[in-house]
Amino acid sequence: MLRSQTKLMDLGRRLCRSIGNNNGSNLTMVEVDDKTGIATLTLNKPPVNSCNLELLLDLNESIKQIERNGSRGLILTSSNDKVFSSGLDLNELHQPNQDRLIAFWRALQDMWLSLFLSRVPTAAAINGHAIAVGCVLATACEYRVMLPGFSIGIHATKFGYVVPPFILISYLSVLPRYIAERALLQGKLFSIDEALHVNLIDEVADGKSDAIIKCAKFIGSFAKTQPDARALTKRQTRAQDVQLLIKDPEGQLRESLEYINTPFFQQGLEVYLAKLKSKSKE
Ligand SMILES: CCCCCCC/C=C/C(=O)SCCNC(=O)CCNC(=O)[C@H](O)C(C)(C)COP(=O)(O)OP(=O)(O)OC[C@H]1O[C@@H](n2cnc3c(N)ncnc32)[C@H](O)[C@@H]1OP(=O)(O)O
Repeated sequence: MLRSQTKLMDLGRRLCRSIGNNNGSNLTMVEVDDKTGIATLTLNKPPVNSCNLELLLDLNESIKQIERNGSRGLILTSSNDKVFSSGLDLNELHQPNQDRLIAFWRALQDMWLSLFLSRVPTAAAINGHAIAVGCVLATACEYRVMLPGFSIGIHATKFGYVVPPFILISYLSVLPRYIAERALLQGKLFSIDEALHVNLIDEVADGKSDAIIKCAKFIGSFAKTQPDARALTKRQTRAQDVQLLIKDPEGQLRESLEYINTPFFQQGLEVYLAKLKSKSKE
């Protein structure tokens, strides 16, 4: 066996230090590999990592903590071996309490900015379905490794949702415009082969630990760069993508809330939620 392969296998076996995220919740878990300094951030909200207000706040706090503690990189993954994330928790959008909806949407915008602009190298080990905002979490990262047998994409138009600009941008930041446009208009969920073909993902892995090793290898590719120069260059490269959300977060929030509160949106959501529940009872 090659020395480099042995080294990578050691990486997979290495003991990690759990650093938690200060708020005592287990909705996300952070472990830092003592030898590589890379943090693994695990989504841990059963049953399917749907992003409710608490998960979004927790995730944002964990991203910030990983930056604060000087980790060399961030690998985002899931504790569920079938679902990376099922996207937004639809119960947050259905007949919402308005104060909670405001807090929820703000938390979503803030978390996305933190992940998209994170100063450390980021990679997603996608060990299950990554649906809608689940896909957005993965595309906010710099690199994606996925396991076969799962779907990834944004299928919002299939159930009557118009996606807000930052969700559109997260797709456009990894896909050529014509592919992103077609996929969004079709509400397409990509199989692994399709995702690899259009570069929605970068690599395929044959298990979660293999995915984490591949993500760590990608993060290791920045070892010889100067962290501040890398972070600022990333920020500059992504500056245009975040302009709207940084300049006018409250305007973006208002537009989304207006849309979510329309009878059209609420009726469509009611039908979709009922279908989801009946499917899970089958
Ligand atoms: C400005 C307007 C903005 C509009 C939003 C625009 C963009 C939209 C972004 C989003 O992210 S919306 C969310 C879209 N996500 C989905 O549609 C995913 C739906 N879920 C599934 O397809 C499946 O659950 C799964 C992820 C493939 C997993 O399948 P599995 O068979 O393992 O689990 P289930 O039995 O289906 O689910 C278990 C349990 O969880 C509930 N659930 C699943 N996903 C969600 C969700 N996103 N929100 C809330 N609840 C969810 C499901 O109903 C089951 O509940 P119980 O019946 O067991 O109570």
